[in-house]
Parts: sequence; structure tokens; C-alpha cells
Amino acid sequence: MKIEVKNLTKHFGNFVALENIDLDIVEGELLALLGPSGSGKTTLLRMIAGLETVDETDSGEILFNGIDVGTKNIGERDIGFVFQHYALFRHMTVFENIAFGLRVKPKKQRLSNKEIEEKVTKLLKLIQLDGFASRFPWQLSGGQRQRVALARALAVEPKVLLLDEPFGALDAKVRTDLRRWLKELQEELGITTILVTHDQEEALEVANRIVVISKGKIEQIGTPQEVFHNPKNEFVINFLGNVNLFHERKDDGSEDKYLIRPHELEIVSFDDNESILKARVKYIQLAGSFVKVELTHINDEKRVVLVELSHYEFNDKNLKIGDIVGVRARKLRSFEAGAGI
Ligand SMILES: Nc1ncnc2c1ncn2[C@@H]1O[C@H](COP(=O)(O)OP(=O)(O)OP(=O)(O)O)[C@@H](O)[C@H]1O
Repeated sequence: MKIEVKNLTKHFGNFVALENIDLDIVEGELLALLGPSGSGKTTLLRMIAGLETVDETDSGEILFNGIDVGTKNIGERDIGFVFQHYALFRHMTVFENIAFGLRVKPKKQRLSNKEIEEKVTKLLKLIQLDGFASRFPWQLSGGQRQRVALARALAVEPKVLLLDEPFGALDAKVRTDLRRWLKELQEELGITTILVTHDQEEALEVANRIVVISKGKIEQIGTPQEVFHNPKNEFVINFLGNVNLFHERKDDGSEDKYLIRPHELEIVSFDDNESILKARVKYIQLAGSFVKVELTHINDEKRVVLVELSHYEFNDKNLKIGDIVGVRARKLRSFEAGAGI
């Protein structure tokens, strides 16, 4: 299913939750809506689902395969939903939870018991929980429960899958495993999917495209590579990871602003010709896939610079806390005030 959101504005009383949203969602893609808390992600998802309506004070339309769905309620939109705290039916087994949507269909469209059994068995395999059919939700881990919720949403073969922080309540390791698994599954099924998340890493890892939202407006739409490496403005670069900000006073008195990511900096000797500043090593964090080095400007303790090095590079430099070093930029990204890159 192809989805078009055209010039959508949504108010809650006087508050503008979404402003002039234009967005095309391509058939079969996994699109992430990424933004801080309160930016309007869930509202946009709920409007696509038909859980929020375009009221008199609002404007815009939402099209599914070219057809305006404004007057269609959620039951008529062919949508599967998974929320952060998706309440499975406690008194039903895993099997019955997944079968639920199939059983409540009108008689004419309903599959036979045998067909339902075959379908649920297939879905259980898909979510890698075969053998769990007769368990109850309270006998499952959080990650297993979310997989059941996904199977339940998929059972009725929706044309669109809407996921609102589906892994938000899970711990980091389970989250990472599940999002990889989700990506593979989504690619295999080819179902148009919209994922709401405030987790940059999650969006960068699973999405085909990311929509960065702030205060009800779209800041940038692009592939993970585009939004990470070619951020359109300061909000996007700040939101998508740590960043260092440098000012450079020009001859005419104006100031250039540079934003540089920690991995785009390298540490050199303090007298290096290409060094952009001298700094003192304040803190070294060795755990993790990179070594994170925090430095402070030699003349101003308050100016902190973050550098990420590979372990190999770090070992090579033999850095210690208190060392005075130079910092060189592998890449400079300058922003004119308010004008993007
Ligand atoms: N029914 C409502 N009535 C009034 N204000 C609302 C309503 N629903 C949402 N809002 C407001 O609209 C704004 C956007 O909310 P929304 O839930 O879309 O944000 P979000 O980006 O999904 O945030 P989070 O990540 O915290 O869930 C918030 O300021 C919220 O308080």
C-alpha cells in the first residue's frame, strides 16, 4: 500500500500538534518517524490509522493508494497495529491471541477452523515461537509477548503495519535482537510499515527512510545515510548523535559555526600544523566498540570536546588523562545561521 499525507495540520484545542505535514510512504518500505517526546509522531501515526480525525479546525488529507481515507474508520483501513504496551488477552493462550482477529471476522469472510489453525501455526513459526501455542501471556518474556502481538497484527493480513515504540519497554539486548528480527521479517513480507521511535539508533538500523520530526514539523526526510551524514540543519545533526560545536571568528567580525561528530575528529600531537585546537584529555572511556575521549579546551575548561577513536588508533597514541594534545578535523560541516548546510 502506498500512503500519501498531504498538507496535514492537526490541532488539539489551540495547540498545533502537526503543521503542514507532506509525506509519501512508498509501497513496501519501512519508514521510521523519529523525534523527541511530544514532537507529534504518535499523533501522525494515529491519524494514518484513523484513530484521530481531521477536525473542522484542521486541514489536509491522507490517501491510501490514491484514495482519500478521511471518512473511513480504523476497521476499514486494513491496518495492523502494535503498541509499546500491547495488551494481549490474559485469559487466552498464545494460539488464541493470534487467532483472535480471524475468529471475529464476519461469517462470510471467516476461515474454517482448520484454515485458522494452519495460519496460526505458520505465524508461530514466523515469530519463532512454535511450541509456545498453549502458553498464556504471563508465561512469556516481554520480547516474546511483543512477537505474539506482531503475529496477532499480521494474522488478518493488513496492507499496512503501524508500530508505536513496539520495543520501548524491553531491555537493550532484547531490543537490539528484536529490531534486527523485525527488519528481516518486514523485508520478507514486503508490508508497508511505519515505526514510531525516539531512539535514533533504532531508526538508523531498521528504516529504509527516516522522517525527523520536531514540534509538529518535518525537519528532514531521507535514508539513514542521508540524515546521518548530510543533516539538513542543526536540529537533525544534534538529534542524531553527539556533536561538537566550534566557532571561528572571521576577519569581518562574523562567526562561522562548525558541527563535527566525535568520530570525525582525530587526536594529534599538540604542535600539529592542522590541529584546530589544543586540548587536555579529561576522561577516557574504554568500554564499548569505540574509545570515547573527553577533552577540554586548553584555555577554557568549560569547552568540552568529544572524540571517538577505534581501539587500534587509541592504543597507537598511548593517551593518558592530563595529556595535552591537538585535535584535527577529518571533516568540517559548516552551518550558516538558520540556512542549513
Ligand atoms: N488528545 C490530545 N489532547 C491534547 N493534546 C494532545 C493529545 N494528544 C497529543 N497531544 C499533544 O500533542 C503533542 C504531540 O503528542 P504525540 O503523542 O504525538 O507526541 P510523540 O512525538 O508521539 O511523543 P512521545 O514520544 O512522548 O510519545 C504533545 O504535546 C501532546 O501533549
